[in-house]
Amino acid sequence: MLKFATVLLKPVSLVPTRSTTLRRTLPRQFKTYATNAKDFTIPKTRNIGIIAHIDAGKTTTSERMLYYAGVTKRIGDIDDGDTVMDYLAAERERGITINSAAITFGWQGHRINLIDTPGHVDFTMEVERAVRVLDGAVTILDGVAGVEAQTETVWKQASRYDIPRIAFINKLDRTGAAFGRTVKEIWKKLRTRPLVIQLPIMNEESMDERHKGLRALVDVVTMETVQWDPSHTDGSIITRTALHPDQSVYAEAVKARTALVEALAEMDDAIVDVFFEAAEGDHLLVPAHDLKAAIRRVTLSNKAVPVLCGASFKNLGVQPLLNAVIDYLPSPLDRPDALATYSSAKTSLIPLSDAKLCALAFKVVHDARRGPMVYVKVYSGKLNTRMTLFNTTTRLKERVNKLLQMYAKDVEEIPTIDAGNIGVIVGLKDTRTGDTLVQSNDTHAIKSGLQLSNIEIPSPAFFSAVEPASVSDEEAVETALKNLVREDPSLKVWTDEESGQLLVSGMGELHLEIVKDRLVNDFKVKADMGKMRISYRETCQASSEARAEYDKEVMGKRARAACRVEISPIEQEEQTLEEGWILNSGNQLSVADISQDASEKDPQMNPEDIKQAVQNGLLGGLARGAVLGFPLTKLKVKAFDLETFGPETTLGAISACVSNGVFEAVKKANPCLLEPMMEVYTEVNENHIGSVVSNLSGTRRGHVIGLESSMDDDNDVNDHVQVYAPPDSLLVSSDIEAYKPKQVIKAHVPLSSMLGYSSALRSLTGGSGSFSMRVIGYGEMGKDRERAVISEMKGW
Ligand SMILES: Nc1nc2c(ncn2[C@@H]2O[C@H](COP(=O)(O)OP(=O)(O)OP(=O)(O)O)[C@@H](O)[C@H]2O)c(=O)[nH]1
Repeated sequence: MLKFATVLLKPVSLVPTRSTTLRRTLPRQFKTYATNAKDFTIPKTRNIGIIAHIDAGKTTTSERMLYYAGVTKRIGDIDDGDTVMDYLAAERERGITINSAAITFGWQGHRINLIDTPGHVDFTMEVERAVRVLDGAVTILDGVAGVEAQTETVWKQASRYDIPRIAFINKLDRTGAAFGRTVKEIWKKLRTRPLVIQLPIMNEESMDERHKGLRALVDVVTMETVQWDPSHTDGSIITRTALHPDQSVYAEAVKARTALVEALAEMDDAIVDVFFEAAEGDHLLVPAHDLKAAIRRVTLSNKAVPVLCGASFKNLGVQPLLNAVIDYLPSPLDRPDALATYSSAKTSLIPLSDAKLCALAFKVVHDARRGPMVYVKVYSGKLNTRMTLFNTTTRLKERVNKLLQMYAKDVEEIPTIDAGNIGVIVGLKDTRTGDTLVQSNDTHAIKSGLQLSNIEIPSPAFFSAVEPASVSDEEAVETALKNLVREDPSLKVWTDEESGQLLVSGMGELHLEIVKDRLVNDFKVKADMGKMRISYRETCQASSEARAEYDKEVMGKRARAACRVEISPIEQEEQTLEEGWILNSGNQLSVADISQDASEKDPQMNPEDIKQAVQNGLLGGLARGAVLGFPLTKLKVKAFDLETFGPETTLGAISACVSNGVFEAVKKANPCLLEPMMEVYTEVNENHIGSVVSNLSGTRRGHVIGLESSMDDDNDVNDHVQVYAPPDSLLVSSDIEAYKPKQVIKAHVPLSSMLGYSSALRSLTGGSGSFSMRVIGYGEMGKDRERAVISEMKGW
């Protein structure tokens, strides 16, 4: 069979038209770049993220991007633990990304703000934070494994925010890699329309080992071969050569271009005009710049996803990927206006051109030297150094000390951050991830309680006790944990009232392991962590009402308030929210009329502040149940009849009183425990289905929902479209012929039964099975199990 490889063996002189050699620009160091940073306008800015399944090659690809952009002088290697993007000790040790690092660099006269995100399911929150502020994303796929469980999860996260994406099929140097099959999986499993704009060219026939494997690509848009010079192993020398009909790759390239033009014509009217008029109906004559413009339009409108390929580790394919970021992913101007909500529950859009400052804190990182560094995206107006800000979430004033542009762990001070750009504020003491910042003199935003929609925080599934090495270490441990929680709101820290133990909860076992690592290595505190336990939830099985009074002396002053609280179980989760009610962690809360009552009686009080204090009280009360102190869920809670006592009623007293009211009402409402229920996807070969299903539904108390092939044909969304994917037989690996799609078993299983599943699956499938899981809710447990959990927790 003829292989694409033959093309590489042809002498260049046979090629009739244009031939150019592109060299990487000379390394530009941070300072040189930074002096130019202000020249990049917003249309020339790309806020992009790299999202993928664990180990697909996100960090490897980002490191190459930095190298070719001149930010680094040598390529960092995951396997050697010296990458720029994974800079935490815990990341370098494990070779995985935990913190999504942000870095700015220049490419072809554009500013790229790149955010590398973790692929491990325990760090879904990091991805959510990054996705919220991205304008576009590169999805990296492993060319051998194809679309994997976490690829689907991060894809859905990006879809939730309508983020335009390009796909990069990586690791095509590995045996068993299949470009065409992965393109089909993008279509079938991610339910999107892939546009093949490159073809990989494999060279297996060379006698020289260095020339074997992936060495070149076909650029379907320009109809050129893009070839990496094997004598420059850093991949810096690329030759672009126009394709010639004599080349064996030519026929497939023509098919790919025809398919590309046809696909675009179905989605974009402008390219139809070019096809009939300028190109006179010839697919090959449609000019490359018109094709690029059409690809950009369909990508920005999320109708399709351009697909590129390469092998980052072998330094192949990264420069064309960077070009595609510029060509096809949006600038902030191409994105919809940000959505703001007000305390009245009304919403409005904030255009980028609005002169008033509005920014979202999407990440907080504790830096030992600089203190808290708050990553912000500015949605409108301009952020300046020395500005006084108002945090509409905490309702506190904060002062900007410095503004920074990040180059992974290196930084550059900048005077302003414009609308559409991402940067870091130093000097904010109380801002947390997800908070909205406006200017302190923007009375309209402050009074109306303007908030940019916040980031959804998933429920923690595990918790563990943190044990300081000695009493003298307690304060340092608590401060370190406080800083970790500001950085990562999916961690929760509290003290168990009965045992006095400090507890921390997180998304998974790895998440908590990293907390331990960071306490010891980054914060240098002496502490150990206890046994990992499941984070249960509590609810009530009956309705009740309670009156609470708060009357205490705080710093020599009497603080008083009284109120009533009503509580009832939510029978059906999908129940629609009544007007004035808000949703939080599966609970519905109402503070609807309370502030008006109180502020009428006491005009000194700002109704917005009272509302916030009551809401804080409800949230505080729901944070600890009456059975084992786990957070409460599936409850409808309302505070009413707030009584105030003139100057003795402070906002703190109101919160404390409401919180006590919730606890009293819960105690009377037949409280019980709930356990986390997981949706589990297990991918196995056909011959292992029986044993895995019986393990899940037997000893693990799971409910098997069904079986689906990882390449099911019934794709309702895309059934009507024809998708082009090149045949993998044109590539080389013999493993491709033997490839059989795996079967996916979907099941709902209590988390407590999933402990040890990973090793059980390994022995059931001889190491070939894999699984992913996520919390889908909390289910009742039988009374016997509840008693067992209570006695285990209380150490009876
Ligand atoms: N053969 C081959 N290996 C690759 C390629 N790209 C990455 N790898 C290897 O795959 C492993 C994972 O790469 P990473 O870049 O850490 O992957 P990641 O997606 O950032 O992983 P997480 O941060 O843990 O989610 C490393 O051992 C890399 O050397 C490639 O193109 N070819």
